[in-house]
Parts: sequence; C-alpha cells; structure tokens
Amino acid sequence: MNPNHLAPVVEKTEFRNAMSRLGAAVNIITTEGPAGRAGFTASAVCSVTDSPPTLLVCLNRSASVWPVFCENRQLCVNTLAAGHETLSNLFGGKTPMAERFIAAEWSTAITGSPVLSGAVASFDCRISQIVSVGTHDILFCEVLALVRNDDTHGLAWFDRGYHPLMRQEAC
Ligand SMILES: NC(=O)c1ccc[n+]([C@@H]2O[C@H](COP(=O)([O-])OP(=O)(O)OC[C@H]3O[C@@H](n4cnc5c(N)ncnc54)[C@H](O)[C@@H]3O)[C@@H](O)[C@H]2O)c1
Ligand SMILES: Cc1cc2c(cc1C)N(C[C@H](O)[C@H](O)[C@H](O)COP(=O)(O)O)c1[nH]c(=O)[nH]c(=O)c1N2
Repeated sequence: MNPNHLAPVVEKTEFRNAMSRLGAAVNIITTEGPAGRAGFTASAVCSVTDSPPTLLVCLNRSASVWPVFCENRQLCVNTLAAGHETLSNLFGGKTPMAERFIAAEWSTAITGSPVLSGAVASFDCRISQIVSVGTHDILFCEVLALVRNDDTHGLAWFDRGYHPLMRQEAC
C-alpha cells in the first residue's frame, strides 16, 4: 500500500498531550562563540551513540537562539538538578539573554560554552551534523569533554511540571 494515501489523523494537541506523559531530563543548552552567547531550556535531548560519544538536541527553528547555535556550531548540554526549576523557567521563556545568565554561576568549557555550576552533568560538544524535520532542527553533538556531579539529585519534566529525582542514598 502506498503510505502517501494514509492521511495524518493525529492532531498536534493530541500529540503534545501524549508526549507530556514521557518524562525527560531537563537541560540548559548553552553556547558562546563568534555569534555571541545564548542558552535555552530543552527536554528533547537523548544519547545517540557512544562511538564517537554523540547526543542529540532538538531546537525549534523559530527560537531566537537558533541562528546563534547554528553559527557557533558548538554547545554545552547542562543537565539540571533538583533546585534548578526557576533557572529552567528563565531559559525556557522570553527573558532577555543577559538576565538568563546572571541568575547562575558558570565556568567555561573547552569549546568556550558556559558550564553550569551544580549541573548533574555537562557535555561540552561540537555540532557535527544538523538535520531539519518539520519545525525543528536536530543537532547531532559530538562530546569533547564532560563534567559529572555525583552528589546532587536529578530533575525530570513530566506532565507539564518539574519533579525531583532522588538518589537512592541521601546526599
Ligand atoms: N521539543 C520541544 O520543542 C519542546 C519540548 C518541551 C516543551 N516545549 C515548550 O515548552 C513549553 C511548555 O511545554 P509543556 O510540556 O508544558 O506543554 P506542551 O503541551 O506545549 O508540550 C507537551 C509535550 O509535547 C512535546 N512538545 C511541546 N512542544 C513541542 C514542539 N513544538 N515540537 C515537538 N514536541 C513538542 C514535549 O514533549 C512536551 O513535553 C511550550 O511552549 C512547549 O512548546 C518544547
Ligand atoms: C521544560 C521545557 C522544555 C523545553 C522548552 C521549554 C521548557 C520550559 N523549550 C522551549 C524553549 O526553551 C524556549 O522556546 C526558548 O527558551 C525561547 O527562546 P526565545 O525566547 O525564542 O529566545 C524547548 N525548545 C526546543 O526547541 N526544544 C526543546 O527540547 C525544548 N524543551
């Protein structure tokens, strides 16, 4: 059967309602380079392959940060910890860029991208490939350096809200 004869029957709202049931880590994606400094909140992040270590980030092409990431071609994925909810909202809204960065402490990764102090993990990456699908660009990111924090609790985005993820052993 020709798959082109199958009309799409799933509405955008239905899709989002179902997707809201998929819990995900929350991340602040940062970049710094020739196009400037930028950052945004993303839950659409996942591991692709460990050889070479690669993850992906889905970025809406209508976001104000999109041209900055595309030109800089480097970024840091900062996976958020419990307690980072307010910071996540700052980077996930329409707040001016300088106000977003002033709200936390940062160091500099080898690519020059900002590394968030207290993140559960930070992945410093170069963007190796960009694939466009619908409204989003999928940024394939090769990991060049890592920071890992074994002491903080995690944070999940589930059912349109934040949920702390507690480690087995108390911190
Ligand atoms: N992948 C994304 O671009 C993405 C993911 C999560 C949240 N958001 C944005 O954050 C805000 C709050 O989201 P929410 O979870 O409270 O409610 P929502 O109803 O907008 O989204 C529910 C779920 O649908 C998916 N989703 C949302 N927008 C999407 C998009 N443009 N493309 C692909 N998938 C998308 C995500 O999995 C999200 O958790 C919204 O503005 C939303 O667009 C975007
Ligand atoms: C919890 C959560 C999760 C996500 C987002 C928001 C929030 C609150 N946003 C939206 C994104 O952060 C938002 O569009 C930008 O910060 C807005 O930037 P500009 O105002 O366009 O600069 C988002 N956007 C995106 O392109 N990919 C993603 O995976 C996500 N995930």
